[in-house]
Amino acid sequence: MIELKNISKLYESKEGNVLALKNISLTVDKGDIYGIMGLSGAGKSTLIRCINLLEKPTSGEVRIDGIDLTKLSPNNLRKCRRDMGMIFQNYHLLTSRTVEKNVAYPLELDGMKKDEIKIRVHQLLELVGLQDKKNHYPSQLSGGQRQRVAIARALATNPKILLSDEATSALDPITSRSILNLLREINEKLDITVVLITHQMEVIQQICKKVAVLKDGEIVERGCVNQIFKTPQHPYTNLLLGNKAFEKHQPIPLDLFRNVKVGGL
Ligand SMILES: Nc1ncnc2c1ncn2[C@@H]1O[C@H](COP(=O)(O)OP(=O)(O)OP(=O)(O)O)[C@@H](O)[C@H]1O
Repeated sequence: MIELKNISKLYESKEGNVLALKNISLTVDKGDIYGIMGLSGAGKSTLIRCINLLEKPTSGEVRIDGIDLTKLSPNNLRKCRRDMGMIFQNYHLLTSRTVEKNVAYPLELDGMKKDEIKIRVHQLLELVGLQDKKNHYPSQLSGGQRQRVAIARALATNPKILLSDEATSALDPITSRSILNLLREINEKLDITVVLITHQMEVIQQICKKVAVLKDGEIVERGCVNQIFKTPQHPYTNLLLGNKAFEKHQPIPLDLFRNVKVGGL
């Protein structure tokens, strides 16, 4: 189980300070597919990166199965991170390694024996449907295939949690759907908890069971996807859902657009 307790994140720089997360508390149950949605600049990336401490919260606790990661030594944090895989919009593959070697990489770092790595990589490539591409380099693959390699690599160390940072944003709708179906399959077959961030409502609708709506670093609404999509309570959620009835009958409060970067929609 993932528990975020009173998480705040302040970015400090010469250009000025940004309070990207404001006292966020969130619980993700084991086996959930939990979506965090919001416009550009809402704090989604910061929030998901706080879960594996790629970003260290300024204050608050990040508990994974009861253990507060913010209190761990670097060594123990590294061990805990083995339980969390992550995938990104830009795949982050190693361009000089083949598909097989990319997936093998975390296992090599773990010191696994060569013949065991071979078996494990074979299983992972079967799972993501890329056995026939094992000797290809990332540059020889489509975006969807690259994301499949990234997913196989993220699952290599048998994590309990998979974090997805806008993993389908760069893909066309059909490929995006096939990647989301793969994530659902992984959630169901391997009992892996999935947390994903997105600005695309259709992503939430397609695979998430629960959703939190993030606006200017605060959660303004959360709950079961069906319920939130059917009867959103917050004007910002209405805006994200493109609720025409809402737009027709109420002017959109200007502050809903605060922090929205140009081109964010
Ligand atoms: N390293 C950083 N230093 C300073 N400010 C930052 C840093 N990273 C993010 N921010 C700021 O924190 C706020 C939240 O950014 P974040 O990237 O988490 O939002 P987001 O919802 O993921 O946006 P997008 O969908 O565009 O990626 C923004 O105002 C952003 O400018």
